[in-house]
Amino acid sequence: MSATPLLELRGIDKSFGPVQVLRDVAFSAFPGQVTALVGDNGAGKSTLVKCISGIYPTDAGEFLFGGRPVSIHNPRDAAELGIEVVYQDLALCDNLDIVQNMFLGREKRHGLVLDEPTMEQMAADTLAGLSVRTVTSLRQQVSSLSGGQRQTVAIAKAVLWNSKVVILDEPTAALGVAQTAQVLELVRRLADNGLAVVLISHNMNDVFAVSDRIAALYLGQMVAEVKTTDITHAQIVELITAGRSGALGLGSGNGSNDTGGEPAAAPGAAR
Ligand SMILES: Nc1ncnc2c1ncn2[C@@H]1O[C@H](COP(=O)(O)OP(=O)(O)OP(=O)(O)O)[C@@H](O)[C@H]1O
Repeated sequence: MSATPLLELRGIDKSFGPVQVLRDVAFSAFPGQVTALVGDNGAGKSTLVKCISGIYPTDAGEFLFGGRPVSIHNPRDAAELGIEVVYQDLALCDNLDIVQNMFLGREKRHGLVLDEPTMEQMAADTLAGLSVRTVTSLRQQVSSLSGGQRQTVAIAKAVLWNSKVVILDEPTAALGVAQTAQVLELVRRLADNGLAVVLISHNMNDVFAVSDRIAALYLGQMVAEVKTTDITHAQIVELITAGRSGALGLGSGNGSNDTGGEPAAAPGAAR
């Protein structure tokens, strides 16, 4: 595991008019790791992700990618860095098949003609690279897929383009038990393939099942970035609902006790 974050945010502020939604937010995502981004409704998770993906401009703060300062002014900047977001609505077209969806807007062509064999091969290779066995026919219409299969296609679409950071917004929210397990396995494989994965989730079972690190937002402030093994379910719930965890010595303005790939500092030690 690397100790250098692939993506690092420092001092991010974001307001909508008079309402400050993000306040001096620090956040890191490491290659080969799943970082869970947790927080109550309205804590600022979606806003933070929209800042990372270039949809919202930030008011203050800096982005580093691979340790180097970068600018993210629009979604194209984020895509060029290899940052992809899989939103909850998945943005798939029901009337198109899997290959068509994976290449939508970025089709491969021979002159004016679509290069179907190449696209089909790339789609197959991507799914094979993720050890996906739940999707059998690449030419199946997306309307006929289960919720888990749809999520799989959306994730495969996101990793098709040499992405380095994949942000997943509640990927299991609409799924049953078996499909949730399959999607979580896929999330884990993304990280095992070297990607920096960010998982937004309200489901603590999912968070503890699959994440290496947990970043907790409370009312627009990052109240903890910790290794998953260094925190309990109850402590995370405390951070999400109260913005602090007495037992950990973490809380508003207290920052993080996370050291990324290095062994974690003693509980309570601020970085
Ligand atoms: N475009 C906007 N204009 C004004 N306020 C906004 C806008 N987008 C978000 N907010 C406010 O910012 C705060 C954070 O919202 P955000 O959607 O980022 O939270 P969240 O953690 O993703 O919540 P949820 O888990 O419910 O999706 C909320 O108070 C919300 O009302």
